[in-house]
Amino acid sequence: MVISGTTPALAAEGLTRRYGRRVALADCTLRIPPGRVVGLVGPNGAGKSTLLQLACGLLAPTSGTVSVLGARPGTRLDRVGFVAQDTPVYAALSVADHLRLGARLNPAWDAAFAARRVAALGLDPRQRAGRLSGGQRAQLALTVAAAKRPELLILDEPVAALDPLAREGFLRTLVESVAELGATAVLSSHLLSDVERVCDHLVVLTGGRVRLAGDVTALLDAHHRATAPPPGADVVHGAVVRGPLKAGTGAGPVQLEELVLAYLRSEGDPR
Ligand SMILES: Nc1ncnc2c1ncn2[C@@H]1O[C@H](COP(=O)(O)OP(=O)(O)OP(=O)(O)O)[C@@H](O)[C@H]1O
Repeated sequence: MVISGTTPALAAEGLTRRYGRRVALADCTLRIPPGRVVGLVGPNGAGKSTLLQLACGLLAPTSGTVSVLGARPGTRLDRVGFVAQDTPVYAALSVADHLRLGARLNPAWDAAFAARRVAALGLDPRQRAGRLSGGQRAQLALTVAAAKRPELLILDEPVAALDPLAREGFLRTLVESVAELGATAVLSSHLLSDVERVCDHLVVLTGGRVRLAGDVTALLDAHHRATAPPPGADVVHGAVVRGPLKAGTGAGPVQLEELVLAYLRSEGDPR
């Protein structure tokens, strides 16, 4: 089933999660449209994993609401694929066992896709997952999640353990399968160049709060860089200014990586 163009892939309203007295996510309001590849970025401890686990139904909100594909998290596991940060696999099961299990558990399982990826990765189907390298384990977990053909794929730092070639290959496959299925992918990452390359929607979290969210083209249109911002300009940080580019001001367009860094750096700025 493909969800309607108006149902957000992920929506949060005042979403807050505390661990004891520590606030991991604070009053987060978001609306991620379907069909996007979403980059979730932010420094260590910003609340990215917390948000993704709330979206999967692995954590309950302290207050506020969250929905995925128009439903309560955790209620439509067949439509959501999730790979946690530690890319869990069953150590005692072989690569082939993982694919058999995936086929058994998932009605829309794409066996041809899974077999193709395992072959392309050079994984031995007979090898136990516990004996794979960290990167190979991540590849296996990602293959299983993608072969479910989910409408929403949630990936917590999916490429952190992959070598540069594998990373490039994985991200290309991800973008292709998301486009082919009309699905949505949300991936957290510290690798801004990857985010810039594959994501068309961005969420920046710092200190548990959403600092910036939207389609990349709209965000780039809504900011510019000015080496000498005029008095009164709405400066985010450094040369990055909020507001559209104005002719004759000596300013230029901003790149995504620079925009994200400006928001991350502005976190400690006096307001
Ligand atoms: N189980 C837990 N118990 C207590 N505090 C937690 C727990 N999990 C996360 N936290 C705290 O919540 C905050 C957000 O953590 P979270 O793991 O969501 O951040 P993150 O953005 O994913 O970080 P990273 O980029 O390092 O993976 C941090 O301050 C963290 O210490």
